[in-house]
Amino acid sequence: MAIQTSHNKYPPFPSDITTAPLVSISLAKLEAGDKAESDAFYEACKNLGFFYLDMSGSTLGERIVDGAEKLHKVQQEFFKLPNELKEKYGTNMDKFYAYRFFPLTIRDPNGEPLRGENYNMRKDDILGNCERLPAPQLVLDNQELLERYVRDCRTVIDLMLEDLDTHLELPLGTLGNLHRLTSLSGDHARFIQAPPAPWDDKRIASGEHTDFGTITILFNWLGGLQIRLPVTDEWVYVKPVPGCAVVNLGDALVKFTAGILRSNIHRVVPPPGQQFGLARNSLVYFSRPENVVIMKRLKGGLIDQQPATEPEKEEITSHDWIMRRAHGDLRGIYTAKGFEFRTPA
Ligand SMILES: O=C(O)CCC(=O)C(=O)O
Ligand SMILES: [Fe+2]
Repeated sequence: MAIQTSHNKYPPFPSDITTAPLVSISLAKLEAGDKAESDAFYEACKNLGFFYLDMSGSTLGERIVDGAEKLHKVQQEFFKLPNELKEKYGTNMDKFYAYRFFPLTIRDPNGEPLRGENYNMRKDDILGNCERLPAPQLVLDNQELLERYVRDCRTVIDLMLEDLDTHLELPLGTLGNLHRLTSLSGDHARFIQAPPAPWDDKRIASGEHTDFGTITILFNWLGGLQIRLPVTDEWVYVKPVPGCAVVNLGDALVKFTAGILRSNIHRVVPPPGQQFGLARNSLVYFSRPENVVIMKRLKGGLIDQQPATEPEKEEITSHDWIMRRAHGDLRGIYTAKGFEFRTPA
């Protein structure tokens, strides 16, 4: 099956801007146990913490791309729903797994402030691991699609975690056992929509972040995602590549491995070139350690060879860590030096 995507419905990503040097890792080769591909994957996890995952030639991967295309249509429908309806599923319902929006200073033709919006759907709601938070009919109508997508993303993530166990010389299942599908966790799928808006330095700077979970699987149709290069600190665009997901590692993996793996800082700016002025959607799947996991350096394998790290001042569970990071109460980014505190922007 050739992968059909909708990227060609949008103006092209410019050819004359600096793009991030992401390597492309083939899911089909990882599935087949290809040693060179697995080594390239591990290098990417250590060096940049961002790479393309090429889904072509893998039944699982092609189903994920197909699911992402279908969910892209669903998210576009979702964001067209009246604001009052979306807000019913907002932060009054749950502070985090909810519809959230950020009003901008610019207004639509009716004088309403434009909003950056996202909608966060817990894995455990989608898989029936807990009592489901209320959700709009549109989302309930797409339950089968969402469930397939979550299960498929998690299969890919589990494969990558197992590969990391091997490279880190940890007993097989070490990372997987902290991320069991049926255990409650902060995993969630996110729809994102950024309205057409001018470049705004302050807003962009306040959105610089590292992901705080384990592994993120991202689909983009327009440019706008940028990563900051580790050596030069230059911000460069990540070009959306049809048939590939952008995969990045989060801070949990940096913490578990005492800094062997990298969680790179990134941000979102308006789409570049001819894509400027269009609303921009992203589809994200965030994986996170199970809620009860204590966020600390793991023991064993190559991790034991890492320099000593300061003992934790307090034991914090994955659940508390996510809530504190999500609400800006644990501001900081992970770098090779560990957690660097940042004053709020
Ligand atoms: O919209 C994007 O391309 C990236 C979104 C992102 O980094 C996030 O939601 O954590
Ligand atoms: Fe992110």
